[in-house]
Amino acid sequence: MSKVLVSDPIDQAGIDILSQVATVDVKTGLKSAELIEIIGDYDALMIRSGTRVTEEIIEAGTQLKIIGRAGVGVDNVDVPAATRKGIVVVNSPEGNTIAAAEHALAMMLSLSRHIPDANASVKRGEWDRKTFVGAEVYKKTIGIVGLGKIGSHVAAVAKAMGMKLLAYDPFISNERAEQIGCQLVDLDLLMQQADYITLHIPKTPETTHLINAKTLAKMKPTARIINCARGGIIDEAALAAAIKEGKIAGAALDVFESEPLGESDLRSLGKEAILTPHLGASTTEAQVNVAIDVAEQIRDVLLGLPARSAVNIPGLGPDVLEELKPYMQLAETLGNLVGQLAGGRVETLTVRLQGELATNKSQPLVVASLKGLLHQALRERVNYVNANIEAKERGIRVIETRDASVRDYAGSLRLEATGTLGTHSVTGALLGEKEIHLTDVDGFPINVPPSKHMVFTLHRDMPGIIGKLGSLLGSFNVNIASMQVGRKIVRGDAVMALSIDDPLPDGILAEITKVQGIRDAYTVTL
Ligand SMILES: NC(=O)c1ccc[n+]([C@@H]2O[C@H](COP(=O)([O-])OP(=O)(O)OC[C@H]3O[C@@H](n4cnc5c(N)ncnc54)[C@H](O)[C@@H]3O)[C@@H](O)[C@H]2O)c1
Ligand SMILES: O=C(O)[C@H](O)COP(=O)(O)O
Repeated sequence: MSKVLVSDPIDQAGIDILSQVATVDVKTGLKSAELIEIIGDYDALMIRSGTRVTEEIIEAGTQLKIIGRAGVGVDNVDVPAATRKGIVVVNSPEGNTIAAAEHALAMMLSLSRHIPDANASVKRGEWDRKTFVGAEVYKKTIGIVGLGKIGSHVAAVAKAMGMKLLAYDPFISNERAEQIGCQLVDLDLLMQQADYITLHIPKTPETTHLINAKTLAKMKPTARIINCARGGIIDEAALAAAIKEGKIAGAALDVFESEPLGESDLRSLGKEAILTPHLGASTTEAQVNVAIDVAEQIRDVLLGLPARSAVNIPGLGPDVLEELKPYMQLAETLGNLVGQLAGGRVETLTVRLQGELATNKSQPLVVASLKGLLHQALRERVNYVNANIEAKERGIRVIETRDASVRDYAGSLRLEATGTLGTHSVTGALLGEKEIHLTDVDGFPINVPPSKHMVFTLHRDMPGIIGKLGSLLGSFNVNIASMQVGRKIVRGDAVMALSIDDPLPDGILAEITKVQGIRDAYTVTL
């Protein structure tokens, strides 16, 4: 049975799902060295933001197949290191969207009305109605930096509260911003005009210290800034100074450059600053959502199925996956088959996406073809995550072509592998939506479902050849399950595809090529 390590607090709903297929150990608060010591025993690691999964941990995780982040941000995972090792990294892109958006909105209202400090003063026995006079958000301008999932929900609620909406997001179209009711502006204008600035962007090299002394200087003295995205997007020292010097009216932070927050000037600020301990996703609802979402993906990957929200498998989002799923198996099978026919070292793989597959969306089929091609060499070490890297390291050139005009089947795939021993090609399609059929081998039309053990011959189409091959295999006790010949012209060259019940015993391939009229023979195991 597989083993899963859960190293951060995860809702029980997730643990229950994992327990269906694995032994689950929950060990939270581990130090890096402790994690390195035990990670080698586990097939999967499930985390939140509390565990930093470094390259060292990934190297020690010799059995690891998947790292599941029960939340959005994977900045605490060395994703490139995981990719190099073929480890799938998944997250829950939407499970805590509402929770994070509501936290940012709660921060905005709390800042405006000094709720935390007013509450604390009443609890101290005071009744101070002067100090805590606030400001309304109605008719004020909110500047949303990052108009993605969380930013858009913040926008919808802010609009309903009567706020004017500005947004800065270089990757969003004007049409999309208009749909949300936001005016897209550049960062400078947003910083200058907004009364409330709220950050909803990932932390990347470009966004690190995006908000610094220079940008803060552009804000109105009455403006406030909220960060429920990632620590480090704001330069904390510059922010504390700007508040202390009265250059801006305040800030609310849920995330920090270093967590837990240690010694910091931010802690000495008064009611102008509200600090929460990374609580954006901490609602009961969000924790159930993300735990179920990620546990299901870990379960699927451990069962050999693809994950719907893998962050290191390009182009394999849930919608694409649903559409392409049946074709992924076709691509892998064809890749595996053409690799075995080519034998030796493959130098070029050409994948032609045909018919309705001739679109950008089908790109994952190229990766699946490569995975199939590399299967003989790498077995389970190759997967959708590392197939591209492995191919590159082996010097395999991958060419993707498209031909929408091929309409023999709704969609079909043609793979051609050129290697040290020559060139071979296979084409396949799906019948009845799921059943894989080989429709062409080396340019000869056939129509056979691939089976586990097969023999292919290239021969002269002439009387008696099928009988001779049948008797030869029979004399070695090889049982033929099915046989089909593909030819272009009568008595010309032809291809024979035989499905056999067991692997072809050693030495028989050479005997087959001695049969008069047979030029070449190949055996494959799929
Ligand atoms: N505090 C919490 O507990 C909590 C909870 C959930 C998410 N988050 C964080 O919130 C952030 C947003 O999450 P999301 O789900 O909305 O992500 P998302 O991917 O849906 O949206 C991010 C948006 O940022 C934009 N963006 C990227 N780089 C940018 C840049 N340099 N300048 C401006 N815009 C840029 C993108 O175009 C995108 O529209 C992430 O950092 C996530 O980790 C925090
Ligand atoms: O990226 C996220 O999903 C949030 O930062 C939540 O982090 P958490 O799971 O540690 O609460």
